[in-house]
Amino acid sequence: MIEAQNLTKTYGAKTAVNDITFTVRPGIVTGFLGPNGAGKSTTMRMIVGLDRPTHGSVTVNGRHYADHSSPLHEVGALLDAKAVHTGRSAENHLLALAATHSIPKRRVHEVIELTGLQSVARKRVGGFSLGMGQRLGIAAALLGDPQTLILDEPINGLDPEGVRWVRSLVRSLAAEGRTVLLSSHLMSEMAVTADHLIVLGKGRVIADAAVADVIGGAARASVRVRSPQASVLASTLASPDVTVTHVEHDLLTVTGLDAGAVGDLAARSGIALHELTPMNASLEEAYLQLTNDDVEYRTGSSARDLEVTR
Ligand SMILES: Nc1ncnc2c1ncn2[C@@H]1O[C@H](COP(=O)(O)OP(=O)(O)OP(=O)(O)O)[C@@H](O)[C@H]1O
Repeated sequence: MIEAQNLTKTYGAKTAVNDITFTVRPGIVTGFLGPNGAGKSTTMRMIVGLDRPTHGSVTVNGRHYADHSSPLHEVGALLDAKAVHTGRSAENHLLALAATHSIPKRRVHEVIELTGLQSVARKRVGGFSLGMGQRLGIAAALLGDPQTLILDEPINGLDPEGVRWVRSLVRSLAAEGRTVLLSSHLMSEMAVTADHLIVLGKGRVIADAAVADVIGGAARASVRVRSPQASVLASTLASPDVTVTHVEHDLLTVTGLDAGAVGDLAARSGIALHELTPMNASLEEAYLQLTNDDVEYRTGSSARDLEVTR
């Protein structure tokens, strides 16, 4: 369990994390989301004692990270996969870490196997691809068999097989009753990996809810409807609470009515339908809607224009 209470971090005039309070519960995967610069990494660093809060506090299993006598057994963290001595082999890197906590060699070989690094374990980390580096970072996080895992963008650089592997790994760790906090900018992956989401925007918590509630609360589901009489259908459906958008000459997207209601109204007016598909809102849509006012770095009309808002 991770508990943050009025957690705040300022760097000079910049408030990176602004008075946030949240709990990350065991037994589920909690996704940690937010636009670039929202304060996710700063929060994660404070959880593992790499940054000191300006105000407030954060504990892991009831204690500050530094107060745990054996922190690697308590919390495993992947914060920066590149923060590794590049001249060492993966195996030696893990052995050195293990030695600080009297973790047996056997466990080092277990995590090498678990993360699929057997064939490169004796190779210099400096020559690793981004994906292999991520796997090594995950291996280091798992070394102490900790109850709590904090993974900052673990799927960054992984190929599809690796992404799927991380998904099943974190889901199985949570199913064992562990606490898992995971950040990623890949919404489609977060939607299938996380149970719960904490969303930051400009250093504040803007959502703390189950994934389904975040999607349902922010984005409206729509209905895709195809008809040879699309224009007539659009006028039939029109009302102040219903939005109808022409996608193609015979294709409409309708929000504000469910598929059944669209079908009933069309039948009553004798309008033929060639397609009627309920479209679930995606986490990406919900997320973009939710964070719209909290994006610090926004891409302008030209992809190269970087405009700083607010
Ligand atoms: N050491 C530091 N000194 C000054 N400002 C910092 C420092 N670390 C972070 N910041 C600022 O604090 C804010 C939050 O940064 P942070 O890295 O926590 O965001 P993030 O949500 O992890 O972003 P990203 O998704 O890009 O990784 C940013 O505006 C960043 O520039």
